Amino acid sequence: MNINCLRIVTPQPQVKLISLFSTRKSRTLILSLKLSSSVLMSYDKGFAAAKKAASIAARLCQKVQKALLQSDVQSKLDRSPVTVADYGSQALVSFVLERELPSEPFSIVAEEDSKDLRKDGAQDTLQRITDLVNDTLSIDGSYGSITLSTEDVLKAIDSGKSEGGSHGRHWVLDPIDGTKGFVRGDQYAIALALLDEGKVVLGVLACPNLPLASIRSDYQHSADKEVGCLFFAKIGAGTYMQPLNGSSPLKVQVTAIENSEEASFFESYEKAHSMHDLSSSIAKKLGVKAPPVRIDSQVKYGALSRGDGAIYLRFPHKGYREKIWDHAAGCIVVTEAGGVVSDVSGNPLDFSKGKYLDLDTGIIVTNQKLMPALLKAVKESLEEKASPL
Ligand SMILES: Nc1ncnc2c1ncn2[C@@H]1O[C@H](COP(=O)(O)OS(=O)(=O)O)[C@@H](OP(=O)(O)O)[C@H]1O
Ligand SMILES: [Mg+2]
Ligand SMILES: [Mg+2]
Ligand SMILES: [Mg+2]
Repeated sequence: MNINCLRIVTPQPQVKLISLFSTRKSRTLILSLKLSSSVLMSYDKGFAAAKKAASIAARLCQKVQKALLQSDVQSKLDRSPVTVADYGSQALVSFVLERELPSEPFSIVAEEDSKDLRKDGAQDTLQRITDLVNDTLSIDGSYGSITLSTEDVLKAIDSGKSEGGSHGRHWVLDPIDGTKGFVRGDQYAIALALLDEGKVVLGVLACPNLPLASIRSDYQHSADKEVGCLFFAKIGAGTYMQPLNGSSPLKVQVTAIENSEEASFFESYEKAHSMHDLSSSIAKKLGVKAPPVRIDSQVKYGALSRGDGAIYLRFPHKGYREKIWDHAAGCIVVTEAGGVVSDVSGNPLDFSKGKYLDLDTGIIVTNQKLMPALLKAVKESLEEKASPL
């Protein structure tokens, strides 16, 4: 075979694709994608900053959720404390990233903006957010006696106005993913990822209400029902989990099961967010015996990355467009733990197109062994749904 060696230098100068190909058959065989160690190291500062930012934001969210559950606000359907936590979390993450990465050019694509907070009548809410942000920073202590003004908080929130895209570095932030879970007192996550030239290169998921001990025997003895997990993953370096307010990270892996009958699957808690009847038909085809596990937010990706479940199925109702901040961090957390995340045609998610993910029908996640059977079951169920007997 006539083999030529070709070095392709991608637009990102540090990434080298080394490819061998047979000219006779015009068949390109990519043998390896060598991420030079300088690339991995160049994300180290951002990785540390992201972990710090998500952990500090989680403290603010925990405080607000505690107050929310102790008050009667939930029964009055006054959602403002949720808004307070969403905004506060976004302001804190933006602030920490700016402070920790002063010399790295980046932008932030985030879910919230300050429009409503600038309206007449929103001054009290803005002041509460500002107080919460300042209290959280003061308890953390890393930034001395800094005090942000209401204007600083508005600006920090609005740092999240980038549209993302395929060039440069963009942080992707969901300050509270799973707002409905947050209000109910259930699961939610602070989700932060970094896109470099359109690819997710690192992700952090702070999951304040996820038990540490669910299946990791290493943590079983540490505390009975201790909750609060921080998942983090960097491209080519695996996925780790540690207590949200602690250290001692553990490497995590998706489940190794190969028999779909032994699989359990995750889906959205809210049936308005994902078609539960479709998931049920897919699970039936796969012979899954366990009932669905319904969890809010990207906590599903975190739990799947450590093998708590084997499959995540997400089928939004017609017309819904997925946003990148609802999947970027979760996606790398699962893929670096050995899992696969794709749309129903088996295509990987493309985070380079701006705020939205352009995808075919839904998102499916599992390990490499189960993916072919899952894709087949999904295809069959979708066909049956399209033309019922
Ligand atoms: N109609 C509809 N269809 C599909 N998805 C929707 C829909 N509406 C909202 N969302 C997004 O779902 C995010 C919450 O994640 P999940 O759907 O996985 O969790 S759950 O529904 O709370 O169980 C949630 O994220 P947050 O807004 O950050 O909470 C939304 O971005
Ligand atoms: Mg979300
Ligand atoms: Mg959100
Ligand atoms: Mg929202």
